[in-house]
Amino acid sequence: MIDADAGKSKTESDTQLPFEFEVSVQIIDRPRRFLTFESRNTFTNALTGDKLTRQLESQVSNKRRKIYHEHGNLLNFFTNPSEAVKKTIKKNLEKSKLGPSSDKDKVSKLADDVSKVKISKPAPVKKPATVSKPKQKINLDLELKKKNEKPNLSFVVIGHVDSGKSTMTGRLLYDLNIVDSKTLHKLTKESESIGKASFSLAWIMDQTSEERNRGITVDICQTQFETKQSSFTIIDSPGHKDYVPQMINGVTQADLAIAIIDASSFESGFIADGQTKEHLTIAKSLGIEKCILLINKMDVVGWSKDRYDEIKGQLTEFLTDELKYVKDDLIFLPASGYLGDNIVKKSKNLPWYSGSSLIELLESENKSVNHKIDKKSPFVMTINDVMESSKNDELTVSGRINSGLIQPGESISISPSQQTALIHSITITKSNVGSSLVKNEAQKLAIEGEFVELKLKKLDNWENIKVGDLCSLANNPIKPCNKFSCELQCFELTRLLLIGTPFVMFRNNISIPARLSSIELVNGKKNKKKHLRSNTVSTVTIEILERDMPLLTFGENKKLGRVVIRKDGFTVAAGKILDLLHE
Ligand SMILES: Nc1nc2c(ncn2[C@@H]2O[C@H](COP(=O)(O)OP(=O)(O)OP(=O)(O)O)[C@@H](O)[C@H]2O)c(=O)[nH]1
Repeated sequence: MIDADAGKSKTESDTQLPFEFEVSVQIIDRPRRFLTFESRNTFTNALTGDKLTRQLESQVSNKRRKIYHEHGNLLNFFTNPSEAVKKTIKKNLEKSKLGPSSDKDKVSKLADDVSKVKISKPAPVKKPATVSKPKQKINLDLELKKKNEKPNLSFVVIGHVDSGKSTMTGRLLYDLNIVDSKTLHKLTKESESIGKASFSLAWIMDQTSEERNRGITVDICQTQFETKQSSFTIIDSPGHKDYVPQMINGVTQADLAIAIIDASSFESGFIADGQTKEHLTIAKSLGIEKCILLINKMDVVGWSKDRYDEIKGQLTEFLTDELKYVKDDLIFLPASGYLGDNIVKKSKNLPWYSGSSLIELLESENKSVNHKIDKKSPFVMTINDVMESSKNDELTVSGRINSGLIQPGESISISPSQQTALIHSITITKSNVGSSLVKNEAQKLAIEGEFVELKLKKLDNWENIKVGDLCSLANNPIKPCNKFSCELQCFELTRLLLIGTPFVMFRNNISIPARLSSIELVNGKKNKKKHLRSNTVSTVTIEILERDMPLLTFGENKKLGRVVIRKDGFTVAAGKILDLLHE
């Protein structure tokens, strides 16, 4: 069963690591979540003579991802190393073409080590004996009222490549005086010097040299800003089709989407493989109910009302008929991000448009957010970033609070590693875009919708904490699992979606290999077929392939209970998690 000759199929581009043969790579890393760092280190050391470094670990891990689906059954061998399995491993390793005798010694030592490796199964979820109370007693109603005086609206900017997302965002921040003219002047000079003068506004958001040289956004850029009445988080996402996963991550953190549509080349973004349709489909599938459709580059089409009406008509038909958006939740706005028409200032070039400017629309949406916190809804936060720490039991994590509220002094559980930690402090970072000025404001209370940093203490080991993990109150731990039933909506498919075929599943900011393990109902009827077709709604069971994941059902959380499925670089389906199937 173990393919000892797997190494023969290597291609030249698939560089062989100095110590590597493919069987062993999987043995080391396949059940990574369940091995202590120490065990992984002992094992790598036995194999390579090297200490396990982050670089080595990530090399191994990348390889594993590529070849995992061919050898997934090795997990069973490794997690249950019975005598028979140990013998099989030893036999196959010896058979493998490792060459000279010194390698044979290594093989034999390695096989012995397999039996010694400790496998730490995920700890059973147990309620901690004591749950610590908040450090400070606060008047909750008063604090919530204060928070709601300036509620935070998070919006994501989406759309086809080069439609003008970063330029519009830069213009918005510049016209609100959040970016000063000195910064813009510097960016203009820098962009002129490499012959990309028209990108100076976009560079306010596109800050990496890769983004500036290529003239495209490659990852989300998030920043918080305030006006007199409102507080906003703006997330600029990439439009290029190679970066849809990053765009999905941006959408999962937003309350509202602004889709930027290029009036001068609307059709190229709207046809089959353009990103306008795909982005809007993803936004709706991930629970974005309200959308501003900003028809951009109106200066290029001579501020034409006919062109605007034509685009508005086609988009409305697609959004209401195919994506089932409610017409009143779609707001259309003609604008020029480059010249600033209808962004902050009302346009004189568009006399036929009597509606609001973008900032007016955002302020009015912000008021309607007015987070009505259900004080009893459970605290859940997705980890967006982990700031490494020099102390093993301390760590700062950042993320958006998905539901509920939290105070310093409370203890939390982090899933899937099931560790508990004490919240030492909570801060909100407000950065001044384009400058290095960063304000960290300490919070007595943090609530649903806020982007916060939690300084954690009393952790067992921060090594096991990863982006995408879920935090909850310590007395309400989230049990990880690898199977769930799901209501799945398939989009236009170029090939049938077969039971067993792997795909990539996105949940919030995590992407992970998964597959359909059974199909129960298709369009409401019992089903015996082994595949799904385009435009069907089905009830299916999905199995996650790499590890157990912390999941919540759609009933528990309307955002975290959703998944998007992509295959061969296309978004093929989206679903709602109905039930978790714990084994
Ligand atoms: N004439 C005109 N040009 C614009 C307008 N908005 C953006 N552009 C130009 O369009 C080009 C692309 O703009 P970006 O803001 O980088 O586009 P983007 O959508 O952020 O690009 P990606 O993030 O890579 O998808 C730049 O040359 C901009 O100057 C506009 O309103 N009018």
